[in-house]
Amino acid sequence: MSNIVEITNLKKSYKGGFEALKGVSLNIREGEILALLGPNGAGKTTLISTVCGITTATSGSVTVGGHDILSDYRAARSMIGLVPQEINLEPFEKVINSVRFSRGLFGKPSDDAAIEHVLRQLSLWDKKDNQIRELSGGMKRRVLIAKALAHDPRVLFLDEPTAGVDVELRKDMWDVVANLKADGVTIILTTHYIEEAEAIADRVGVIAKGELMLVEDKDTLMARMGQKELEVQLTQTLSEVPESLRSDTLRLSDDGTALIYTYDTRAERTGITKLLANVAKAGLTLRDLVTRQSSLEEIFVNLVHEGDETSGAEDAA
Ligand SMILES: Nc1ncnc2c1ncn2[C@@H]1O[C@H](COP(=O)(O)OP(=O)(O)OP(=O)(O)O)[C@@H](O)[C@H]1O
Repeated sequence: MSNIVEITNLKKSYKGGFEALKGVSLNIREGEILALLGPNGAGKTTLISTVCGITTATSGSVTVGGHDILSDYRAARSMIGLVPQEINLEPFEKVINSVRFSRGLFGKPSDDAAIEHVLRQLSLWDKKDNQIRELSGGMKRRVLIAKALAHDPRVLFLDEPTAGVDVELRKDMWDVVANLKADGVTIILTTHYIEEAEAIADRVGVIAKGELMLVEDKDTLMARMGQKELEVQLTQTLSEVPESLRSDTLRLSDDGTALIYTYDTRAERTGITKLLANVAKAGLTLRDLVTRQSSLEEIFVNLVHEGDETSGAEDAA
């Protein structure tokens, strides 16, 4: 799959010196749905704004469809649709006129068939002659998407499309995103919700404190998130894992005083009971047991429970 957006070592410092992006590199593949997950203030909006040319980077480069966003701004920008976080619509405007206007902003010739396609795609065709103030909150969000799609962009950025919306509307939005993907649009959305990334993304990127911590296929990521480590601390010091205990999922700690067992928390059987029985059979005695989530899970836990003092990546067994 080819890359439609290439972001290389992007840095952004705001006035006063605050570094909101600390060298982000990311390739976005044509046709994928990429979820950028991160807590408030992580730099998600700054990243999107920079790619869309609303904010200027301090250094680094971005190309969209091979066009540099600085030296070839118009070509790059015309390939992008941006759906902002806030609903900023003109209440007395008719839906169809609002969408037509957005197309005109990009210098595209008026094209009723294209506007109809977009409105139908977002189930807004019936509402085309309504004033925006007459629409529900969910429909207003869809008008924002229609406006962002009015000039036939190939890449759509959705900045927190479901922030503050109820569960039903959130699912509705996920369906909209899936339909757009089926139509060939590449979609990048930001979110605070792991469930949202899990529900719709092909790949997930995690942003925290201006850094891209990881980007991975969703399925791989979700499989890894279920991994946990059990540290079986021993009263003895070993030089190697005893023969009777050897397996792919068991290793010796660096100092030889613990056996570290990796298991899947979602598996029907974790194998812990058997492991502990075998440890005893091998003549080893336990000092303590500690479980640890995978480093990825730590990142997620920190993200989700940011500011929540009861959270922790480690828990004693
Ligand atoms: N115009 C600005 N001037 C100075 N600092 C800014 C500006 N815009 C954003 N920041 C700071 O940059 C950091 C990243 O902000 P950004 O809006 O990109 O985060 P975010 O991940 O989108 O957060 P949220 O999920 O709350 O939207 C924050 O600390 C924010 O205060």
